[in-house]
Amino acid sequence: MTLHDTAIVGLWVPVVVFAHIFAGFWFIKTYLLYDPRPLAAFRRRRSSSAAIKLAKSRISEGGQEQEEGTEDVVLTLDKRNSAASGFKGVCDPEAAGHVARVSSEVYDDAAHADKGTTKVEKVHLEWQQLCCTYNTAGGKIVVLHDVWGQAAPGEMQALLGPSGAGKSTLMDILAQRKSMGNLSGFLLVNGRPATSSFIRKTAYVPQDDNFVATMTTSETMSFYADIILPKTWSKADRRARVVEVLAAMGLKHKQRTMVGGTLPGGLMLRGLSGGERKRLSIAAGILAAPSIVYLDEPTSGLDSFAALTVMGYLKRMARDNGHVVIASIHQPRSAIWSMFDKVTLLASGRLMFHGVRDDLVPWFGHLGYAYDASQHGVASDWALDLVAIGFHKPKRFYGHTITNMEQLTRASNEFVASYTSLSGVVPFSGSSDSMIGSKSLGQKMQARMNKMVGVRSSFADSSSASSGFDPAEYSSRDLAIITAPGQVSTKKQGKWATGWWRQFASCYGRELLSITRNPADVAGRTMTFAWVAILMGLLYYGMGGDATSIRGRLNMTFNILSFFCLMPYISMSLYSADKKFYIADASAKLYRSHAYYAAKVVATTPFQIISALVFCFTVYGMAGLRPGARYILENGAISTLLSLIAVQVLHCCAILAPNQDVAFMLSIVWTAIQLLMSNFFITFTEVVFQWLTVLRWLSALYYAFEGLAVTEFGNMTYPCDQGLDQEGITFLRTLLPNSRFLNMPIVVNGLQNPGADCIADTNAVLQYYRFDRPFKHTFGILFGYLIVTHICTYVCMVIVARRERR
Ligand SMILES: Nc1ncnc2c1ncn2[C@@H]1O[C@H](COP(=O)(O)OP(=O)(O)OP(=O)(O)O)[C@@H](O)[C@H]1O
Repeated sequence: MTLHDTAIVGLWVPVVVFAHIFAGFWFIKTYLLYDPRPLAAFRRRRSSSAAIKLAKSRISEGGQEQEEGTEDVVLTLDKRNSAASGFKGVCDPEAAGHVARVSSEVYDDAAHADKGTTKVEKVHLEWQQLCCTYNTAGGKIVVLHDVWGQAAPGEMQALLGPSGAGKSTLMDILAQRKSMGNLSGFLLVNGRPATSSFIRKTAYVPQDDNFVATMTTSETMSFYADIILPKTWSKADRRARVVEVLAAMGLKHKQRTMVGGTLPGGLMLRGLSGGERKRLSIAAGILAAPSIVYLDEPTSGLDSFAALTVMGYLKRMARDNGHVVIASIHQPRSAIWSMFDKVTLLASGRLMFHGVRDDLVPWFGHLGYAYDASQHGVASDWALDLVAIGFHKPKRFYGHTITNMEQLTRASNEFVASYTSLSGVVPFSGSSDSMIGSKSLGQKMQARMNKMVGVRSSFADSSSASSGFDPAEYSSRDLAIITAPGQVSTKKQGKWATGWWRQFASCYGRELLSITRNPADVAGRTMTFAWVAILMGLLYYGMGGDATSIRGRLNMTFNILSFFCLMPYISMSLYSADKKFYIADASAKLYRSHAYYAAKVVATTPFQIISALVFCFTVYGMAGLRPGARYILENGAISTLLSLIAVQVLHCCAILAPNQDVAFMLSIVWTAIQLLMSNFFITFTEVVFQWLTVLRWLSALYYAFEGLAVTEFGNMTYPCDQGLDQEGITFLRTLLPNSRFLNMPIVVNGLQNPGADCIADTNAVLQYYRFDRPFKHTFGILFGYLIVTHICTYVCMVIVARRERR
């Protein structure tokens, strides 16, 4: 046997070369994206050599003007470089202008009147008697109790309260993103019930954003624009809107900057600062010019200057454009506190105050709780301390304060009573008849607010008047009665701004950017597959074409398959990251779940197939498995299917499991079943507890092993004329020490020289394992298995997203 007897060099060499070019392409592309300096330096070098060439040619023509020509070329190219990198320089007046021109650029309604939706539709939101309870093992717990309030266009409202007060719960209900718990109460938009389509007029900016770290600011915004903006918008209009909103948030000069953050797998990618990320979140939120913007702790994680900047943007946005901005906030510094028009203060799920910011102190003063600016600092801090109970509050620090639930409940009841009864409005019963009267709801609300206890009626003067809020606009008949999840509205139409294909295309684009720009994904996986294949191929290189290679061939077919069961573990962090993305997007109701899932499968599958084939063909060619295009293709098809199944099962486990550790545990159970029930280590006929062998139906590896074995050994013979060597004879003698036959020269001679026409029929191998399923049946079973894993993954994804809703 010579080394190259069986190795299929024409297969493995091109595959290995392709794998390196393919992976190298993505590595270099990603590297240059992370660090564009080498590319810029290369361009500079090229431009200067072009300049030198030009200069030389002009010098050769004679004259002084060639020198100037040189400079022209260099300057032109340099300008292009700096434009491409998006960098404008710290002192660049144009960059500074982005911030200065915010209001004029964004809030010029007339400029966008033709597009319609960039004009913020001014709405008045009112919520009444909101309650939220949870049924827990310890009984029913009330997390929100009889909460009232309202917001007018142009207002910026703060949602304050100690930890666990119910701020997030309230905001989720107002934002129509609450689907857990038993809810009741009324949510009115311009005096009418909030419908499901109204969610499109609102934006929810979560505390933690959900951006793909490897996408640029502009790409991120384009993704949201494609999904959020109505289908009637052209691509150019969407692009213009993205630029406009980025400019509004002072991010226009960061369009080509990566968002940055931690990639799945732990690699840290530098990108936007914390404040810039927050502004990007807000920018994504206001793309579709929502009437109401909800922000969950927009200043958390920011230093005080960044926090002030972000809140400044929000304030300007609300004031100039007429958005309602409602933000939950912890301990705002005084400059931020003074930006809020109105405040809602919650404690232990109860409404302690809702009204104009400056009325907070007088209201509690009216209840006997005095505020001393010199002792208590910012009024918001004092109010938070005042309503926080459950810890010792020394009188010398806190003065007369609320110390127990009884006092808290009394103060809350007094506020709710003053808010409802004293303003002369009867709380709604849920019957639309009770609403019919001579006055419109808007007029009633206005009247009520003007009569608020201890209130200087600044509501009408400030926010309403300045924002153009006209109470006469509101004619109310119906109320949204929130009784249970999903009952806020029943209308299905209008839930999505864009169609299925647009959502699919946007998700597909994002997925492609996400996987190809993560060095641990496409490029890393292809290289890993190629190098493990080379290692395995070297071990089994050119196994030979006689009967002695049968054992090696059998082992090799199994090794290929067991590798595919194990390799997906390297990508577990990617699957877990996917889950996080989907859950966040699903809660924001960004797109249809099937559009996302289809996009994900279509984007990732080709790369998975490439990796699997790289591995399979490299090993196949190096080891020299059965030659022939048909066998190579059959082996490739079965190996790829098993690889896709393994990836999908691990993906499903990552979605199903609450964390990565549990995902590993679930995956290992599956992998163990694959290996143990493969029929390789122990054949099913040898198992004592036969009932256990039913687990084989779960083992995709078993089917794949059968498929590869049939491809490799079906109707195949190998010459065995060389017989057993001395080592083989010694092995048999050791194995059967009492055998008289093995000591007989005639037997030994027969084993060593079986004859020139000796052949080993490998159908015997298949019979030993009881493998006889034709290739197409095996292919069909594995394909069906793959479909089932996809269905399971999709269903788990939807269920988990529902379960993890708020
Ligand atoms: N699914 C749930 N089951 C039971 N209790 C819950 C559930 N979700 C929230 N709660 C409870 O509801 C209360 C209010 O929670 P919420 O998150 O609204 O408070 P918060 O004011 O936003 O708090 P923080 O400022 O700490 O975020 C908390 O006591 C919380 O434990």
